[in-house]
Amino acid sequence: MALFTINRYTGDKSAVEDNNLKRPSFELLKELQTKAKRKKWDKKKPNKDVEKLINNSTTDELQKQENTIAEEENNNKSVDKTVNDEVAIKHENLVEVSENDKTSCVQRALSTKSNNTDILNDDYNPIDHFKLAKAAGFTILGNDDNIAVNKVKRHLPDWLLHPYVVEDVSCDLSDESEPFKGIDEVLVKNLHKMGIKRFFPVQRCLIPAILRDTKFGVGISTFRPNDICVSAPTGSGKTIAFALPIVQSLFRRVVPQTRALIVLPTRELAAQIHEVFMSLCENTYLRCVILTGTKGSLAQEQSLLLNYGKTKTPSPADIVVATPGRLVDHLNSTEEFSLEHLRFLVVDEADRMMDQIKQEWLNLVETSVYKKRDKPGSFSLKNLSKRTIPLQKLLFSATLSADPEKLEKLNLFQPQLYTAVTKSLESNAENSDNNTGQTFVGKYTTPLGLKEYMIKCSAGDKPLIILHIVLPLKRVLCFAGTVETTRRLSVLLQMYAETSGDHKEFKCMEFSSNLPSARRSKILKDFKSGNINVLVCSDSMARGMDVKGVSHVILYDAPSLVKTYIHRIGRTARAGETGTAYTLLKHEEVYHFKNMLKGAGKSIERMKVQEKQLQKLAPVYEKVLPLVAEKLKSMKK
Ligand SMILES: Nc1ncnc2c1ncn2[C@@H]1O[C@H](COP(=O)(O)OP(=O)(O)OP(=O)(O)O)[C@@H](O)[C@H]1O
Repeated sequence: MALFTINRYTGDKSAVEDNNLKRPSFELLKELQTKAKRKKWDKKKPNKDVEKLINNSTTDELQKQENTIAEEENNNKSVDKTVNDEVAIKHENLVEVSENDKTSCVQRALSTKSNNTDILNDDYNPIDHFKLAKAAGFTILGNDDNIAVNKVKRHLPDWLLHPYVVEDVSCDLSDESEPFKGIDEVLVKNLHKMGIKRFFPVQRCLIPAILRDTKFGVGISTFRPNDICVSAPTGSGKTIAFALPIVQSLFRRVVPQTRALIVLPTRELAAQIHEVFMSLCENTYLRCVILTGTKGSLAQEQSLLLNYGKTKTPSPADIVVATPGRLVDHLNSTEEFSLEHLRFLVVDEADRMMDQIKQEWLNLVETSVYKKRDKPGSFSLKNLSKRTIPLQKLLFSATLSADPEKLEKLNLFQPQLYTAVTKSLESNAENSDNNTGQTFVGKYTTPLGLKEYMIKCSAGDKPLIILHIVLPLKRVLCFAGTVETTRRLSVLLQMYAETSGDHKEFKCMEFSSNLPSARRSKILKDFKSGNINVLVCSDSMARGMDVKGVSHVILYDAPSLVKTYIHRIGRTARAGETGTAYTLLKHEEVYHFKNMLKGAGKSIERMKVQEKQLQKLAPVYEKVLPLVAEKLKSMKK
């Protein structure tokens, strides 16, 4: 199947070519004469120095200067004559030789031109050469400015263009049908404990689809299930959509083997997903282990992974949650860690993980999976009848990549795309961007309860605007563009609150790669428990992090990619809640930002902050600035 259209060079336009052949010499003559005239005119044009001279000179002096100019003009005339002669010679050369010997014509024309560069005082111009050669009847490959090049349209694979559409992303819980059909009682109890009474639309659609493929167990089978890709908005419940069917299908296993592997881009995200699995696996025999390097050394993780227990025989973890780096460490150095029974490979935040594929973690996983079991061949009758444990890949993201080249690297088998869109047909159309064929329907759908605003301001006003918005709020995430800005802004907010005296309870912290991971975990815990009001973070918090009750997200620096924007603002308005996102834009950033959102079928309202509201904050702000500088200096030491 062809993925891309290739625009080939389709030859010269013959009609145009014929006309060009009939009138080369006249055109050329006219062109050269025009050039010569322009040169003459340029020389005659009075420049500023001449004007100055005229203004400051006496009549005698002027007379002298007039004489000089007249003399110069005479000289120019002789130059003009030479130019005209040269033009005439060129013309004659072309007319005469075009009938006899085209090659020498071009050569002569070119050499005449190069010989006359002094007279014409002209730089080498490849377009002139191009025209000369073309006029003489030669076909020139490339560089033809007359041929309009068709824009190459990207053609998506059929499965991306025709997804299973999960209509309504409102996290609607009003479905009256039996809420947890097909789910074991123990797991239903666990769901209730987690505060889940009914499924969200994405879960209603995906859980049965994944469970259908495990109807006959998770062992050896002749049936190879389709790989599944899911693109659904932030906070729509994707974690339960893959975690629950995995736990349900492994629930009645007898022999413990590693059958599910979940790979995530960051430690914090892995810890969050591990927590969900732990809650779901309560009161079951299933064991879930996290490999990120935060829970101890490699040796400690190894003993957890292969729990030797009383029998002294290794009992591998059923579910492994890992970051790619640590996973590779274990695949290389933990001898007994084997993935040969792996049934589910979940890649969460799949578009981000695709960028990490170059780290070769996927190759290593597949090598371990197919060490002893047969690798599935191409889609043929012979291969279909082979009995083996099928490996099913499940990809999840709020902005799944539509790049066929990147998707190709994941070696997906007959993939199916599930994508969630809003009920409103209008926004479906806007979001699809199908006109350009660049993406699939619903790729950039955002939660229904999310309000987005942009605030246009100068760079100097940004800190004051943040202070104005943030100080009265209870739980806010503020995203800064760099780690340095994260630190500066968090120190400023905290010091302002302390100095002003009006916000004694206010607590602000930074959350970035500046801090060691244990410290980050503690800060995140405090933020979740409400001890911290504002977390100023870098992009490590942007993806997947789920903190309940975040009412506002502020983007202090404009994001350069629409994906970054979608993930950042998606930290609020989760699980059907409402939320507000503000993006601060410098005047020069507005155009690019609007364009970026337009490309994703979005447009957002502008919000104005009154000048007088900022002025109120200014006196304390000015007082605080030197203190902030001092504090930052001391922190560097
Ligand atoms: N059926 C449900 N009922 C109530 N709450 C739910 C349900 N499903 C999920 N949630 C809650 O919704 C929140 C968001 O879920 P989750 O983190 O899975 O979203 P997500 O789609 O993975 O978002 P992101 O794209 O940002 O990673 C979580 O706090 C989760 O506990």
